[in-house]
Amino acid sequence: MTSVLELPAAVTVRAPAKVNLELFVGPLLDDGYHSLSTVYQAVGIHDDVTAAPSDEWGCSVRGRDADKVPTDESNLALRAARALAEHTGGQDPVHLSIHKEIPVAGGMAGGSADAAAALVACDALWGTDLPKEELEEIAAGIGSDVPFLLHGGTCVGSGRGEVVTPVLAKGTYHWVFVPSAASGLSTPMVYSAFDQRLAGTAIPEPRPSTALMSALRSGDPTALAPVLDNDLQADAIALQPAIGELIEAAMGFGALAAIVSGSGPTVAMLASGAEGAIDLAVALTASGVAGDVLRATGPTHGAHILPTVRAS
Ligand SMILES: C[C@](O)(CO)[C@H](O)COP(=O)(O)OP(=O)(O)OC[C@H]1O[C@@H](n2ccc(N)nc2=O)[C@H](O)[C@@H]1O
Ligand SMILES: Nc1ncnc2c1ncn2[C@@H]1O[C@H](COP(=O)(O)OP(=O)(O)OP(=O)(O)O)[C@@H](O)[C@H]1O
Repeated sequence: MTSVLELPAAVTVRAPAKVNLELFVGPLLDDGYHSLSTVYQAVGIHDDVTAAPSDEWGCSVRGRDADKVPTDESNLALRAARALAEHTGGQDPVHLSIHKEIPVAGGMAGGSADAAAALVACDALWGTDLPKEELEEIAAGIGSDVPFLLHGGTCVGSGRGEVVTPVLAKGTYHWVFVPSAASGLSTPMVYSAFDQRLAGTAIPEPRPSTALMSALRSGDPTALAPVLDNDLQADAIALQPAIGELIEAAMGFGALAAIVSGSGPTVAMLASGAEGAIDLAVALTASGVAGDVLRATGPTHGAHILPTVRAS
């Protein structure tokens, strides 16, 4: 058993953003969610969450888009910490300090990453040491993408996205992300546009494509590019036409593929390699097509504890 004296004073956990390599959307279910078949990849754009004991529950946010993130009880990291405390029979309050790098409301699951990071951080801080399956169960209660952010790597997501199974994927992929083609696109809004577009048609139960699975086994970005797919892309573009223009521009600048990330508005561009990604990022900014461009590789790790830096 862990003695109280051995528990850390604060724990910092790093969690990645995600891109959906494939997002197939099934019928709308009675609970208001759609059945999904998606392939997630964790990419190297990160948020860090530090959990420290405090007199009261709370959180603070700094870094990219910090002003767009709520610090009240609706913050997903705080909700996750509260859910873990409740699940384990009550815990002392924590303050969560969130450092954001993942664009907010971009379709890259930044809030979900913070929730995953808070679960891992509080589990270590409180010494609750839950089995992975139990943490994943709590994660699924916070949001459909959260279990994947605990896991990382490349995984199939089924159910409503919360049931994650690792996929055999070789190699490292070089991505360029443009988060700000448009704003004001919420996840429910895009799903509801999908429902309206397909109203009256029979939507089949989605399943992973074998073409994507074999492309991932090859580790070759030129094999992956033509099989990237997102059922929500048409709806995101219909709501924000600038996204479509950005995809066209990216292809013109030599991207192997450009797709909407999740429910958007971020556009994920696959490059041939590290140099290709730099060239693409430079072309996008130099041409004035995009001001805000992020580069990252994937796959990368899920939420993990960072070593404590001690003052000497
Ligand atoms: C677009 C994706 O990011 C792709 O991975 C996810 O499907 C969204 O995941 P998320 O943001 O974690 O979503 P949640 O917080 O669980 O749900 C937010 C809203 O998205 C819609 N939603 C989400 C997941 C799903 N399988 N079907 C849905 O229709 C619902 O309107 C829901 O109220
Ligand atoms: N810790 C958090 N970080 C970011 N947003 C948060 C957080 N907690 C709550 N939110 C709210 O959630 C909304 C969605 O934020 P998020 O960055 O997760 O969007 P997203 O990347 O589009 O999500 P997804 O890809 O999972 O659909 C924000 O507009 C914000 O109001």
